[in-house]
Amino acid sequence: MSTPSTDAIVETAGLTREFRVRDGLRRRTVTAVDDLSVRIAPGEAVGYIGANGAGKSTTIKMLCGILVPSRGSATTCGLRPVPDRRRLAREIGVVFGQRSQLWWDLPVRESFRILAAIHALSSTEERQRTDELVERLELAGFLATPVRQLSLGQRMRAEVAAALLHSPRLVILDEPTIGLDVLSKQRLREFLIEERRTHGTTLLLTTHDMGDVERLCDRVLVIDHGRLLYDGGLPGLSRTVGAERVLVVDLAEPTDDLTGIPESRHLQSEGGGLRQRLAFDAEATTAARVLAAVSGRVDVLDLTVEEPEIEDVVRRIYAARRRA
Ligand SMILES: Nc1ncnc2c1ncn2[C@@H]1O[C@H](COP(=O)(O)OP(=O)(O)OP(=O)(O)O)[C@@H](O)[C@H]1O
Repeated sequence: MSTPSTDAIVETAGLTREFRVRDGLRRRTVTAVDDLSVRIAPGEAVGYIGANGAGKSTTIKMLCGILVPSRGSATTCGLRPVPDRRRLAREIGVVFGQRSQLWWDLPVRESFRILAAIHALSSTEERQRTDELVERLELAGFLATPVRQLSLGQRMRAEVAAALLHSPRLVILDEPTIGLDVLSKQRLREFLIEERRTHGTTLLLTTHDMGDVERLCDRVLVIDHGRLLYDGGLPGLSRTVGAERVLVVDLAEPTDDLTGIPESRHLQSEGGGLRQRLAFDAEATTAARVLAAVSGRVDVLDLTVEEPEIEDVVRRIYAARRRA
């Protein structure tokens, strides 16, 4: 077995996890993670994407020491996740979008105090880090509010602060922006970019939101049925799957189909032409340029840009492989 290099933040070799599941009267084996070998260096920001049930959460649980691998090995921050789990807890911060690690009935500030005590921060460290996070995540307005009374966007910011209070080297985020409105998503993404820039933090995030991947990550791992399907940069992924995105415009008046807009393709019109969808190649142009061309012809009231679905990305990687 190869010895893991000491400076990797995450290193796995042939990492595999199987589950025995009941299938009617029989039992069968599901391979949730299948022979995964990856290495993540300090300071990288890696998006871990795949369809539902692809094996993302199982991988993360093994990296955190919550689940024991069936075969293969993993090291996280140079530690063995299961036997070194306590030491590992000081090195990593984990945010599960769907689950809370805050105390539901306590004010946010109290949760931070308890976590600072768990991580044995000195009072100076606790004060400095709490102040930094309160300012950068804009938490001041609800520090005294019990967690159960927070909006989803407020709670997620508090969750992120809680997970990062001890300044972990590795932050693992499982669907951090799920259910958030556009503004909350943007704030959270800006914070993570800044945290990485100022502290050299390594980010590993699972998401169904291609916007998270595009804005936060410089490397993408795509997993399907437990197997690694793609490992590389986002431009490479876009070239493989096509970088088509969709601009949706709501217009002031019913309008004929918006054909002939440069670098774009009319996809669909609704409501007699009040809402129109235009596909464009994100490698060749930008949503702003397509919008400018549309606005030159008609009055635009509102717009959205649709990101590609992860399921679609995975399907297109398969199709590209078959063609190759
Ligand atoms: N405790 C378990 N017992 C049995 N099967 C499991 C268990 N945990 C996961 N699995 C199975 O392993 C596979 C991978 O699941 P996993 O939760 O890792 O996927 P995921 O990529 O995180 O999916 P999602 O995006 O839906 O969270 C699925 O087929 C799932 O049903």
